[in-house]
Amino acid sequence: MKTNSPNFFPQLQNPNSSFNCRIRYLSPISAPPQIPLCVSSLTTTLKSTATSSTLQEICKGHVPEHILQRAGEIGFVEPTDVQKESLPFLFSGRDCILHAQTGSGKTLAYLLLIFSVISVQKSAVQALIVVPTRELGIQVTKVARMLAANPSGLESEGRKYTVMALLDGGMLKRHKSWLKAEPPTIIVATMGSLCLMLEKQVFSLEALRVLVVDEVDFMFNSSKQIHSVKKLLTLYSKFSSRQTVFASASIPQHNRFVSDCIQQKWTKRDVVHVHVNAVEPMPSCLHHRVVICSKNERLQVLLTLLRKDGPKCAIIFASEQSEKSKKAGNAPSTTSLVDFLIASYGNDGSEISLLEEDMNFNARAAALSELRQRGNCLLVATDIAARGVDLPETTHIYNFDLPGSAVDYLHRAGRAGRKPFSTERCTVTNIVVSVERFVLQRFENELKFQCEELSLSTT
Ligand SMILES: Nc1ncnc2c1ncn2[C@@H]1O[C@H](COP(=O)(O)OP(=O)(O)OP(=O)(O)O)[C@@H](O)[C@H]1O
Repeated sequence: MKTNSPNFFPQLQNPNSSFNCRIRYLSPISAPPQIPLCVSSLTTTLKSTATSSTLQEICKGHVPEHILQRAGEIGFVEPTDVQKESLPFLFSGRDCILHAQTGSGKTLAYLLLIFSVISVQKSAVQALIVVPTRELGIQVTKVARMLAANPSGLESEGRKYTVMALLDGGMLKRHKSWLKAEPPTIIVATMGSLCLMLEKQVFSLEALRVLVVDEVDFMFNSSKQIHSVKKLLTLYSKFSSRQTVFASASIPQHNRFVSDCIQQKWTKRDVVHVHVNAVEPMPSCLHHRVVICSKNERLQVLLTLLRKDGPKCAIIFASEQSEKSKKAGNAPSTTSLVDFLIASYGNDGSEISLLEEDMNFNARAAALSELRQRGNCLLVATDIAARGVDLPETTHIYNFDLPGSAVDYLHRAGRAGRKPFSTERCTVTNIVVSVERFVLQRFENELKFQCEELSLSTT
C-alpha cells in the first residue's frame, strides 16, 4: 500500500496518550443519543480494565469445553490484549475490526468466536475465513484443525468439525465433490478459489454464521481482489444472522475505513473497532537498525551482519524482480542472494530457503513446512512472506531491499517478535544506499520508531 499521507497513523498524533487499548463505538446506535446520526467516534479508553482472566474464564459458556481444552494443550492459556478486549464483543455477536500489532493473536481471537457459534450437528458451511495468500491460508487452517482435534485422552464421538482449505493452487475438483457430499463446517479460502465455487453455486452463504476477512487492508488495497471482496460482503450483508470480523495490524485511515464499512453495509452499524496499542503500531521488542553503504557493498554488509548476529532464525527480504529485469533475462535478486549466501555463509547452505511469488505452490508450501520443522532457518523472501506468516522463532529481519511503504515495513518487521508474552529483543536491520536514507526516515516518522545507525567494517 503506497501512501504519502502524513497522518497515516492518526492515532500517533498524541504519542504521550495513555491509551493502550481503544474501543471505538463508531455508530449512532451505540453512541449516546446526542451524537448526530453520522459516524461518530466516541472513544472509550480501556486502561486494560478487563480483569486478568484466563482464556478459559473469558470463553467459558461460549466456546465448547473440548475446544478450550485443546487451546490449553496447545499453550493458549493467558489471553493476549486483543483477545482480552475483543472476545466479549465477539461473543455478544458484534461485528468487530481487530486492529492490533503483528503477532498479537488476532487469528486465535476470531477462531474462538467461530467455535463458539458453529454446530457440528449442522451439515453446512458455517464459517468462512478469507485470506490474501495461500501461505496464510495453510497456517490458519492448521491452527483451526489443531483446535478442532480431539483433546488428549478423549475419543471422538459422532460428527467432528471439518476445516477445508480452499486455496489458490489447490485441487478444486476434489473440493467441489467434498463441498457437495459433506459440506465442511469451516472454509479458509483465498478469493480466487472462493469466487470459482460461489459462481458454480457449489455452496451457499445462507448458513454462514461468521465471515472473517484477515489482512483486510491488503485485500481492500489489492486491485485484483477488492471487487470480489466487496461483492462477497454485499452478498453476505443480506443475511440476518451474519457476523463479520475484519483483522489486520495496519488499517490506514481507519476512521474513514470504519465509516465506509457502515455506509456500504460491509458491517452492521454497531461495529466495534478494537484498536489495541493504538500509539505503538509495532511490537516494542523490535529494535531497528540501519547500515548505509554503496550498492556493491550490500552483499558483504549482509554477510558481516549475519556473522556478527549469528541468528538462529532470520528472514532476509528482497524486492520482487521487476518485469524489466525479467525481460532483460537477469536473475532475480533473491536467486543471487541465495547463491551468495550458500557460497559464503553457514555450512553447506542447507539452512538457506527461498520463498517468492514465482515459485510454484508446492515449492512455496515445502519451503515453509521445512522452515517450521528445522530449528535454524535463514529465509530469503519477497513480500509474499510479509503478511501473516507465523514463524515464532524468527528473531532477525534484514531488509536487503527497502519495502515499498510503511505498511509493508510494519508487516515485514512483524515477522519477528511473535511470541506474545516474551520480552526477547528482536532486530530489524535495513541495508540502504545513502539516497534511500530519506525513504527509511519517512517510515520512521510514519511508524514512530528510530533506527540505530550502525557503522560496519566489512573487511
Ligand atoms: N493466547 C495466546 N497464548 C500464547 N500464544 C499465542 C496466543 N495467541 C496467539 N499466540 C501465538 O502468537 C503467535 C502470533 O499469533 P497470530 O499469528 O494469530 O498473530 P496475528 O495477530 O494474526 O499476527 P499478524 O498480524 O502478523 O497476522 C502465534 O504463534 C500464536 O500461536
